[in-house]
Amino acid sequence: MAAQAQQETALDSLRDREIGVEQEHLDRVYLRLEEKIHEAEFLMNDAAQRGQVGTPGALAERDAQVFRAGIHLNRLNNEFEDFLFGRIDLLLGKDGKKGPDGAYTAVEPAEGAVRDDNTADIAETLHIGRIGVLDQDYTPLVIDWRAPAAAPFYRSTPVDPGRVVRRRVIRSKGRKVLGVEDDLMRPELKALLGGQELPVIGDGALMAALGQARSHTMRDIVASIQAEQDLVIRAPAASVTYVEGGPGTGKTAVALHRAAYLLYQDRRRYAGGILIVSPTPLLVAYTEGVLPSLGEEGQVAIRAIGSLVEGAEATLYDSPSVARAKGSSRMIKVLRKAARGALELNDSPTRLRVVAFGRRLELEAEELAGIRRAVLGGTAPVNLLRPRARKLLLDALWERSGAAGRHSDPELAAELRSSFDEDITSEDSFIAFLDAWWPELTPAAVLAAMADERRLGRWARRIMNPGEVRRVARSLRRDGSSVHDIAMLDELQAILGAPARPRKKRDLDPLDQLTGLEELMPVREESQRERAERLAAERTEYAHVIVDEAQDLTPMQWRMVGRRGRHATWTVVGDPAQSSWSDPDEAAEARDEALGTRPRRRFELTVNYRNPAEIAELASKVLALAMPGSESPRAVRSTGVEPRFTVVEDTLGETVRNEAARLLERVDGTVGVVVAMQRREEARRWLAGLGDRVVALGSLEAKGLEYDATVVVSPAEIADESPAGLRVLYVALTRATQQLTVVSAQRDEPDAAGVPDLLRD
Ligand SMILES: Nc1ncnc2c1ncn2[C@@H]1O[C@H](COP(=O)(O)OP(=O)(O)OP(=O)(O)O)[C@@H](O)[C@H]1O
Repeated sequence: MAAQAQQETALDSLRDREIGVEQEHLDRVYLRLEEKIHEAEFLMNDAAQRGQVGTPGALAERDAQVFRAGIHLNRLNNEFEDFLFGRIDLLLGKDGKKGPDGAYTAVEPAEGAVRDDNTADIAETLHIGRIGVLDQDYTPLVIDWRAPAAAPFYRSTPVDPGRVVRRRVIRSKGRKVLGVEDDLMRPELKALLGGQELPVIGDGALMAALGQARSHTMRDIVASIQAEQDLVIRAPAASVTYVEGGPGTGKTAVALHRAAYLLYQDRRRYAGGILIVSPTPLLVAYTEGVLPSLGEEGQVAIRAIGSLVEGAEATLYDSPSVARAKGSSRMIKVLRKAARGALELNDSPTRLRVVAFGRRLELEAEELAGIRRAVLGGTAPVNLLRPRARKLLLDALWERSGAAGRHSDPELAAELRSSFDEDITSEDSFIAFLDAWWPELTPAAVLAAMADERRLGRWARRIMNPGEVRRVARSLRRDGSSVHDIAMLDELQAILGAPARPRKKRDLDPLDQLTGLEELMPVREESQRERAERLAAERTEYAHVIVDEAQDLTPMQWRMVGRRGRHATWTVVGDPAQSSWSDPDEAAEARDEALGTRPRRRFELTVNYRNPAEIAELASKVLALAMPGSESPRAVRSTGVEPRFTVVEDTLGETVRNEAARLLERVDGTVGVVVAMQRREEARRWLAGLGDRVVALGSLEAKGLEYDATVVVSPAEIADESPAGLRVLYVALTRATQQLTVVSAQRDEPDAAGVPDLLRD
């Protein structure tokens, strides 16, 4: 007993000593950071003074300096909670060459680095942090986690250790080191650092990280990225990086870290921005804090799939059958017809009457319809066809006027024609006719037109059945948009094209402006070149697109996302077994179209870091039903707490509330109650007053999120709610990091132990 106590005291003092060693290093780092902040401030002041000199050269130099110093200050002033988090102790490298970050570049140890008696000297110690810091003499005090020299911190394993002998995770808060955890990569080796044997503290940083309570925002995993994840994060950005992995394998975490890595790697290339597409606003809120903590913000846009279209925001849900109709690629045809059909709404005029060269000219309904058909013949955007429609109208009027044959001299004939056109186009009635007959359409106006069941039935003939038409039209009459409406609006934008805008006034002759004559001039439409320039300025495309939960994108959503990355490189992460889309093959086809023929690099993540083995095993029963033959990821830890099964006693609400309250007492962090979509509102009322550690979620809202404990309410109800119900249930069952309760109602057919039919062996 006494011996054990003695040993423990010795270990404690060893730990304290090692914490002291890291504290000393952190103090040095902060000292250096302060120096750099002063340097940056000095540069800013200096630059401001230079600005007063006023020569163009000095001004340009000042701007560049202020820009650089500003970035610097911004990053340095960022108070990172655990700025320094890792350290590796390495053997001598093979070639003794150093990289730009001041560290040796060799991955493999030099021959003779390990002596015959299995002893070796530590030749290099690197500290890893969220940003890199060099000492005055350019020795690295901290290596940025994304730098090549930091890769062994993540990649090294006992099987393939490279030069790494000891890998240490440092826990700190602000300027204080709180703890250290070591892993030995070469346990057989007796390594000496400064003549002393290398001490080893603790038993694994990963397990410590995984056991921590969850809050309402995601943490980064920068201190404990695992080798298979690191391969994805640092994969070269060429073409498409395609990652599959089961629940909890770190796909979202990896996607976020990859964005930070790519920016660090090639900031100029990604100046066009990185877009991260997330399935729900809840997941955006959960994850958006991670990037600033990794030293990145600004150039990355994290957007929910329902927030990709400027000026529209999805707030409504569609029933599964409406969602299926709206999300399917069948909808493209309907939208094309609607965009063309919408030209004829609102009492489109059936006759054109003008006066030219003193003669009255008319085009009747039939001729007008013929002209419209001719203009719409191609696939060009409807709004951009207006000038062509105008031209064909003038051609028809010209023919009607009989003036065509009047001159045989081509020059005179052309002059005559041009004054004919001008005569007509300056007439108010012609402009009014054109506005009514070929109105400028907006996506919202076309979608609103589709809310009329009769009209929609016409446009969707032989594409949607009458039941679908009725339900879709009804859903479009609601106030607000659903996530599927957003993809339709985006498709319509592409079908309609941005309307041509009137030319700016400065294009007109200044004399006309002075005399007020400009008011009388017909407004000229913007030229093709002007339009292209304007659109380039309003660009919504990105240099790299990351799609999270990619298995859920509908064909229409793939098209919308594809339009934002036509020239981009891509990272696509997902899990087919969690797809809530009813027809995965159709979605895969649309995905392949969006990604084009770019070559793909495939990766697989195989380890579940979220669920304890007890919960993962239960979920695997649903996986076997949802996707027979597919493999569950391997859970890395076990808590000894089996999932709990209860059946409804008095009312469903009461039972669920009691279970949530029970779990709140058992975990420190959050509790999620997952119900079928139709019960969302009700479930929020059940939980009223239990505090903000507990939340109620519809099954589709739970996507990507995680809680310390979850209550899954009526598996059968969730599974029956949509054609992809079993996969949605699989998502619901894999949200907990510690404890899970399943509440069964009658329809779940629970056995004597309360286990519902769907979860029995
Ligand atoms: N290397 C790691 N170290 C520490 N924690 C990790 C690591 N990898 C993943 N995690 C944690 O595991 C949990 C699951 O990760 P994440 O949400 O990224 O998984 P996912 O694959 O996107 O899951 P799902 O498909 O279910 O949405 C998160 O809490 C994440 O922080």
